[in-house]
Amino acid sequence: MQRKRTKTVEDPIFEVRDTTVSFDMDRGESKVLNEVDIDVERGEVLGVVGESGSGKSMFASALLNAVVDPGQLTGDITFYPEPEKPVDLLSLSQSEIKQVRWEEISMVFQGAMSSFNPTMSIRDHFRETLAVHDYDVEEGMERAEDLLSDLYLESDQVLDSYPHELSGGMSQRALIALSLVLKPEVLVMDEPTAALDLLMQRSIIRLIRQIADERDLTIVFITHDLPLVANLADRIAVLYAFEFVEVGPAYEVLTEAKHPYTRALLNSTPNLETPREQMRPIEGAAPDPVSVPNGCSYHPRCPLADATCERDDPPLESDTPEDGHVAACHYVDTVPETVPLTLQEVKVNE
Ligand SMILES: Nc1ncnc2c1ncn2[C@@H]1O[C@H](COP(=O)(O)OP(=O)(O)OP(=O)(O)O)[C@@H](O)[C@H]1O
Repeated sequence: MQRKRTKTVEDPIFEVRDTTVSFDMDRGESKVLNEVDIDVERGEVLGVVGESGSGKSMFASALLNAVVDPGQLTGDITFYPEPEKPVDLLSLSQSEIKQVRWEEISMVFQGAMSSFNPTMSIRDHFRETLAVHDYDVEEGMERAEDLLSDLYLESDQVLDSYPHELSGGMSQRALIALSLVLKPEVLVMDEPTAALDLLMQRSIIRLIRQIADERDLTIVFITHDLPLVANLADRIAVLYAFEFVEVGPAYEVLTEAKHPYTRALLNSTPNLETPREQMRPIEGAAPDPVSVPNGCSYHPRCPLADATCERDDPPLESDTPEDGHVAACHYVDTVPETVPLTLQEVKVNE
């Protein structure tokens, strides 16, 4: 399939509106996802990037209506398994949501080992998943073998193994195959390669891209590793302090970032091939969810901040919305001069 490279979202598979995740803490209300709005285009790979603790995992859980107790998920999340067939994700019953998860929206989290049952072979994991969802097991196992081969695994050998017999890279690929065996529309991946070495991460990223292209999948790929998504994502959404501060086509975000935070993130890596370990941290600390600064939440770390930024929270918008590149900053026009990009080279697929 030819991948969609639309700049704006024309055929959304998710419409996320005014969506908040909050926890009642002794210290006060903690909003760990704060009234976010975003659309996900059918068939795209959306990279969601942000520092540790910025709310990335909360966003992933929200898309699956799987926020853990006592977290409160509010707002509207509409899922379109097919165009013009909206499903209101937050009003589904427990049994309805269980069916949507895995069958329509599947997920892969960091650390495959904790997702597998150590006493069951990989084959039994596939068989059980197919049987629980009333799929034809024999037909499904053929698909499992294809998926494993597509991920460059010896399917028979892997299926006969127990989780502890596989290396980190093999088990993470086996988990990706398992997450796709029910032919979901969407795959939500939360730091799926974080525990692996750089070479294995890059090779898995290439495989994910290939599988997304071949199988017409929508992928929401969540990471704190901006260089990692550069070659994977069609669009990039940047989270800062539990809100999206910039969203746009990947190439534009990487080469003409509009938000000072995105530019600081880009400047923290000499080039997009740099291992994360060599990245320089951005000065200042990410906000605590109980005491997010007033106005623009980035203002305490921002070289452009003035009284307006301390007072008013800028909307996520653009003067040219047809470009599909929006940022939440009062001073988008002056950002390029004030925070020049130091990246030497951007090698991404335009
Ligand atoms: N059960 C909980 N109760 C209260 N706060 C929580 C709970 N789980 C997470 N948080 C807080 O929610 C905020 C966002 O967490 P989240 O896991 O989404 O961040 P993240 O961007 O995925 O970070 P990381 O990359 O470190 O996983 C953090 O401040 C975290 O401390």
